[in-house]
Amino acid sequence: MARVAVFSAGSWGTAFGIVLADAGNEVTLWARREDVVTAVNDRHENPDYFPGVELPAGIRATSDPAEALAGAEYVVLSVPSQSLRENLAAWAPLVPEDAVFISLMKGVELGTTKRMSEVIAEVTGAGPERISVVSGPNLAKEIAMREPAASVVACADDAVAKQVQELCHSRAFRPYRSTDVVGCELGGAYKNVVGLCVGMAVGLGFGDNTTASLITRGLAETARLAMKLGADPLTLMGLAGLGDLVATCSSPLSRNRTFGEKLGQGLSVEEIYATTSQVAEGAKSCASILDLARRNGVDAPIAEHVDAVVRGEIGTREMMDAFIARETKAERD
Ligand SMILES: NC(=O)C1=CN([C@@H]2O[C@H](COP(=O)(O)OP(=O)(O)OC[C@H]3O[C@@H](n4cnc5c(N)ncnc54)[C@H](O)[C@@H]3O)[C@@H](O)[C@H]2O)C=CC1
Ligand SMILES: O=C(CO)COP(=O)(O)O
Repeated sequence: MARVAVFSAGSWGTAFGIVLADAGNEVTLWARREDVVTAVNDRHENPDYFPGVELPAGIRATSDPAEALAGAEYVVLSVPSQSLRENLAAWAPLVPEDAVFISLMKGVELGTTKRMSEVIAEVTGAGPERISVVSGPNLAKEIAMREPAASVVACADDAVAKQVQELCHSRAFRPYRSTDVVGCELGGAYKNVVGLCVGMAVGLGFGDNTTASLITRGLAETARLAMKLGADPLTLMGLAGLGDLVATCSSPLSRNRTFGEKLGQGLSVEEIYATTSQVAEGAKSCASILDLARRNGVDAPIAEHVDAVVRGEIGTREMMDAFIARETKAERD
């Protein structure tokens, strides 16, 4: 049993907290709001995200980061990607010096184009042996309901990956392990952009040929960039690549796919933001991923067109027409 601090009590932080508690750990959830802390501690529930789901007794909550981090052996980070740097700068001095970070986030930082593990390293000074990521087909609601699912734990140090793997192996959650942190993180961040694109196609009324074509070309685009950055292409064929793409692009539970679907139905980005408080990472990361691809000379048509739609420069139908009209090429180019 280990002591784990989870930042924060949103959908994935709470669901992963359930996994960790089911696996026998002592979990402290950090929440920004006192009403969430009270609901978790007094009623064993997080009504904002999972109303009616009873949280295990092994989960406690606090709004005090120092209390959450006291004696923590593992620090799970699950805040919106673009807010990580600022939040972590405030928490870092409170983190025990040998604690291992576990990033659940699926985004790339705007401006710097850094992956979340790179932001963690930069802000905390932790070495690669103290930074792990968890990524896979893990829609939070299904995980909170203990529906069976698998995922990947990646860390440059295989022994640490194994520790984190044991930490989160519960009765419904099966983690595999990997040392390919780059592949896992890019798979997770890119699938959100492809999920947006597929959502747009669904919103426009297109069927399964269109979505399967976008998923497959999305995977090719992800692999192209990931390999350029040193990832193993087989990682992208695994749970953190294809697995997560399939889950996100097929599920109405995905916030990214839903966001795209609303765009396809004609809503504006502002109108969609007004209807949900939950994060659709791809709406921001399409710009940073495109930036990363351009800096590395990688062709990224899906990121480019999704970014143009999100900026309001082109419409969703125009995006689909542009994909078809692109110059013909070999499939593997
Ligand atoms: N929800 C899901 O099914 C999954 C989400 N993820 C990833 O996990 C990360 C977190 O996503 P979710 O938990 O789904 O988002 P969410 O929107 O459900 O929760 C985000 C949490 O962060 C807090 N928060 C929002 N802005 C903040 C800020 N500026 N500073 C501090 N805290 C802030 C919110 O209060 C909330 O507790 C994302 O990178 C997402 O891609 C990964 C796998 C599954
Ligand atoms: O990452 C996820 C599933 O693995 C969740 O996807 P959304 O953020 O699109 O809801």
